[in-house]
Amino acid sequence: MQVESWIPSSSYILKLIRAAGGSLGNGNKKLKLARVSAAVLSPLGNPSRASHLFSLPVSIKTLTPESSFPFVSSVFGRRNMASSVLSDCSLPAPARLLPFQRSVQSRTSQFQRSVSFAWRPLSLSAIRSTASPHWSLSASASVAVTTETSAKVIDGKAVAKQIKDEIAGEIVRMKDGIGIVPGLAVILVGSRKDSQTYVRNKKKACEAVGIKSYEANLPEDSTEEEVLKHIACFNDDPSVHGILVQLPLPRHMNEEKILNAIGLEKDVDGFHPLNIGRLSMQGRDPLFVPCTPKGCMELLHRYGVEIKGKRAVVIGRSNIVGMPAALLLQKANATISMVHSYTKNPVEITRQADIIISAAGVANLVRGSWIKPGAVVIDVGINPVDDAQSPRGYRLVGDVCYEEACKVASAITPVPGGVGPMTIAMLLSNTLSSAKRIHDFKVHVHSFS
Ligand SMILES: Nc1nc2c(c(=O)[nH]1)N[C@@H](CN(C=O)c1ccc(C(=O)N[C@@H](CCC(=O)O)C(=O)O)cc1)CN2
Repeated sequence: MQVESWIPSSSYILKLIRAAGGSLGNGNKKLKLARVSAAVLSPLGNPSRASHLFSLPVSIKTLTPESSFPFVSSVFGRRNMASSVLSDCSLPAPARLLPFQRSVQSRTSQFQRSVSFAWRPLSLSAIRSTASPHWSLSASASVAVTTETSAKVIDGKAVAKQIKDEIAGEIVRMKDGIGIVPGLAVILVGSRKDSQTYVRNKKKACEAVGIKSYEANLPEDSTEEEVLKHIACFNDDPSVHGILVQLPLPRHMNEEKILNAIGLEKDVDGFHPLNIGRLSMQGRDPLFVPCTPKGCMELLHRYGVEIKGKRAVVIGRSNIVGMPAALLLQKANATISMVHSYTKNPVEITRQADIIISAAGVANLVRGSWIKPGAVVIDVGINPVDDAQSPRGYRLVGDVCYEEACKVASAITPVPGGVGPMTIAMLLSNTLSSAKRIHDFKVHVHSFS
């Protein structure tokens, strides 16, 4: 979701807060924020598919007018303010209402820039709910209330591991067959901690499957020309089959110019406009599909989720995730809606979806009430929230309020351990396909996408 510069109207703020289950008093009146999700269960089958959601104000926490501001900011995902009070819905309500620490906000800012653009193979039957509904009758609303988790967890870490094992086998076959080892070059500009971690993890993953990795680490104040020079070198190097520039780049650089310089045949991130253009056209295929959306699709396929004819909503329209994810879903014959910062009724639109891919970069933006019972939820967000009990002082949560979504969705990716590991697995897959294409080596196993 391109949310940085979006300033919502007050009526819209109220609408979203209500949708999220809260109520906002006027002036000095109390701000009441609380919700409980109660599912009406059908005795006929899967509770998640048969339920309707209600939001009931059950507990009340008093907030001062000042303390209400961070909540509003978090809902609307202003950069640097993504994780704040109430954004961490996996904690009990009182803990969520604690003010967010400044130190974490600065860390959030760093993560947000990269993640706001920025899923064990199973049969369809395995996705079905395994939870048995617990019935209890609410006297006032005559509804059965459950607190049971019913969604199947889509295990991206396990799927990524399986894919990496398959890739490792292919690389051995290729090396034995034609003496070629795939090579991946990664260019990192600057010293962002998160980008350094991702690049280190990519290098480790390459080593684990037998891909040779090349690295160029350039200082923050490098010129565009220096980056372009490194790209040109890697373009000309026959031992390099894939090139990527870790994003985001420092602000003074022209991202478009730099990404366009990567040879089309080595564009393993799939960000070159020609690759994206082909993705958007009927009957054409790109040489490479961007790794995160490709990972989302791979999870849907491996978990047997039917896409054809389904309604899908993509939240966020970044070049790296949202936009290519929508194009991929469309190619798979889903009917797509995109929800973004100018969307007038995001909750209603999202609630119609059979499949939700959220890549907004806003912690816990998507509440249980946004989700149609039985929908499949793919959460791409990686948002840090304060956690004194974690050794890092923070932990990662998705765009989706997991504890609420679990009770409504039929399947959901966790954060961490969902889409994130798939991003790297798909990068390895793209690098292997690139080497195979360049050396005309026959495809042997499933080629992931
Ligand atoms: N050139 C690119 N830049 C960026 C991309 C990209 O695909 N190409 N994507 C992101 C960052 N990214 C890879 O680069 C990435 C992000 C997250 C993960 C991941 O495995 N996350 C874990 C949690 C990690 C943690 O604990 O810190 C998870 O979700 O389980 C992998 C890769 C932006 N830049």
